[in-house]
Amino acid sequence: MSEPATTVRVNLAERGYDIHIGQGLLAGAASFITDRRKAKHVVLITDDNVDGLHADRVADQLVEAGLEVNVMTVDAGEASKDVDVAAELWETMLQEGTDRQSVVLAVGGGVVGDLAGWVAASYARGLTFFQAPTTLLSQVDSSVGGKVGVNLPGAKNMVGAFWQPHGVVIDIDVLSTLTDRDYRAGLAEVVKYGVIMDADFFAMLEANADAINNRDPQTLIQIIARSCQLKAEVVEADEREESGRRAILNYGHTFGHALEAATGYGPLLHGEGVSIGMVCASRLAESMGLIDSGTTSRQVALLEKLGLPTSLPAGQDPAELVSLMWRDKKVQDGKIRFVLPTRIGEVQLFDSPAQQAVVESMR
Ligand SMILES: NC(=O)c1ccc[n+]([C@@H]2O[C@H](COP(=O)([O-])OP(=O)(O)OC[C@H]3O[C@@H](n4cnc5c(N)ncnc54)[C@H](O)[C@@H]3O)[C@@H](O)[C@H]2O)c1
Ligand SMILES: O=C(O)C(=O)C[C@@H](O)[C@H](O)[C@H](O)COP(=O)(O)O
Ligand SMILES: [Zn+2]
Repeated sequence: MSEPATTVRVNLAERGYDIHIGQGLLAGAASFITDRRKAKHVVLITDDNVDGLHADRVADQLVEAGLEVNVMTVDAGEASKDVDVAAELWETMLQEGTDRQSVVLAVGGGVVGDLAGWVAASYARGLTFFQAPTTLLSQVDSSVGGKVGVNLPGAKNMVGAFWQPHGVVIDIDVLSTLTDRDYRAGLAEVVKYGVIMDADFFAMLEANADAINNRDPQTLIQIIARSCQLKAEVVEADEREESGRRAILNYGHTFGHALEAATGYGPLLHGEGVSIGMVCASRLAESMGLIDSGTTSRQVALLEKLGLPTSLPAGQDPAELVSLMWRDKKVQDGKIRFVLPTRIGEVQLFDSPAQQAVVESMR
């Protein structure tokens, strides 16, 4: 039997949208789109793993509903979040007669969503965009909030835009085909929400780690819905990361993004970088007297129970990571800004920890 579906609303006035979460929802993707936008032509962007697993049946269904569909497939993996890949998509879209009435639908993980979102934001100065996220990470985080873009070789997500989707349809059934490693990577962002803003949610994750590891459908809907609600709250308060509130979603990312760039985008998954990065940030907070060691240990214990890494890859030089942190988008007035915990359930921004303390937090 299917678990009941649920809806989270992102309240952003004229840019507001619904996130539908449930089982089997991809079977209704066509009406999800046409209920929200009078569309005739859909550019469906996916990757070469998701294409044969899930995107092909979404495309069939859109065609059956009378829509003209062009499926555009990129290579799976972080390397596709690249300006050359975006340029190939723009060119193909032009050849296929894509115009301002066309709609872009991303069917895939965070890589596809970020890339397709930026292609949608920039083609013809902006096309309507829908997300059908297929990894846990993209269901709890990247499909919501409108950060879209691509990487530069030394700087993660450096070229992009804020471009909100018109709607997000989350079908948890697609997670059954996800590798264990990719599934666990998504859990890092789930743990992040607990640390940054919801101590009860963090405790719920601790208490339900076995059900989470077993991908229990009811638990999945619960953690995805809560994650989306928490992200929606932050995005509603600071859509374009101007007041500082949205920067809390970057907990663990100053370290994590530097690690991803240092390892050449790919060997270390984004969620794995975030997991290691949260532990480093927590150690840094400890060294500054903001928290006691128990606050870090709780995070390490939960992350390890969920099968996530908590220390730097062997041979990784912390000093190299510090030099990459200067390219972080949170750098302001010549200072690297860190998101640090003050307890489980609360973080604050700090501007000027001593460089040696930052290096030590990674050892
Ligand atoms: N925009 C945002 O707010 C935001 C938030 C968090 C992360 N991100 C970005 O998201 C990206 C990481 O996303 P990700 O972890 O989804 O990685 P991903 O998109 O690379 O997907 C991981 C792997 O899973 C495969 N896959 C996807 N769905 C599948 C399914 N249902 N079954 C089997 N295989 C499937 C993909 O082909 C890929 O090989 C990073 O680039 C990160 O920077 C963006
Ligand atoms: O949505 C946000 O804001 C986030 O920071 C969510 C992060 O999980 C995500 O990885 C985001 O892409 C990082 O943003 P960036 O601005 O540091 O590139
Ligand atoms: Zn992230």
